[in-house]
Amino acid sequence: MTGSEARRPPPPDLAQCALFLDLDGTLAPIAPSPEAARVPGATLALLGRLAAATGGALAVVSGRSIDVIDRLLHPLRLPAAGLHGAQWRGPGGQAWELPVDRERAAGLLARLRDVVAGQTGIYVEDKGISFAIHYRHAPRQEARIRAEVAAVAADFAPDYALQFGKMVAEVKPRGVDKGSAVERFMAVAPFASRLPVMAGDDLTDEAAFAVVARLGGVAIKIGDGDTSAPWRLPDPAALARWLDDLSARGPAGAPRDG
Ligand SMILES: O=P(O)(O)OC[C@H]1O[C@H](O[C@H]2O[C@H](CO)[C@@H](O)[C@H](O)[C@H]2O)[C@H](O)[C@@H](O)[C@@H]1O
Repeated sequence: MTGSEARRPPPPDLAQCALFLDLDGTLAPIAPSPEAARVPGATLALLGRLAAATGGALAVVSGRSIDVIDRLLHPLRLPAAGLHGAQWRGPGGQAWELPVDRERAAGLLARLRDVVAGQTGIYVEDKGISFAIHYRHAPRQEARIRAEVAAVAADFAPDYALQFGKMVAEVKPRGVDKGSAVERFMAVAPFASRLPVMAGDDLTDEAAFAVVARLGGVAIKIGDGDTSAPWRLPDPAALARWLDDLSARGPAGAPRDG
């Protein structure tokens, strides 16, 4: 499905669904740098209402680390999956992180720092066990950067994998993705047995869309770009309006009063 199609998703009953929300480009508008990203205050308040309306079945599923997710969502502390599924925090606060050889991760980081050395507008975001090379400020370098990062990722296979995204090429631990993170949530209360609803804007979200589709749920692409998701909203503001409308409805998706 391409970016020309815009299909507003049907309204699920919040009392019956599990919400999975990506962060950058979905809850927070895309910003010039990772540090500049912000979740609007109204969206934070909305997330609090949605968490209550779903009985706690709301999780953020992001490429950011869980520490950064918590910082961006402060004062909320929601169930979360970080680093594209390499970190997970459940509804009771139970934490899991993919075991990674830290020495090898340090070697990978050094190689990626070599790739960007001396280049204007291209830098490495060090997320501890996953590393993102951002080129938003050097877009004409995209093909070269992607090729060089892919070559480094190949040298670190099979324990690392390449993940492209919006003006970013990332090398992340292999064996996990946002799909496995959603599956992990769907195995525990209060997520289990609910209808999964996932919204996301980027390539990393496609793995979660596939799991949600397999479970008969609702996958929503935010913005342009090819996707397997059958539903689409144009931007984070439209998603916030759609979610706000859901939170204002009664059980079983009844329209709001007035
Ligand atoms: O899964 P997400 O929550 O969408 O995280 C994906 C990546 O998001 C961040 O990078 C992206 O957003 C930045 C801020 O808007 C933007 O400057 C950058 O160009 C985007 O690629 C984050 O920095 C990455 O670590 C995440 O993997």
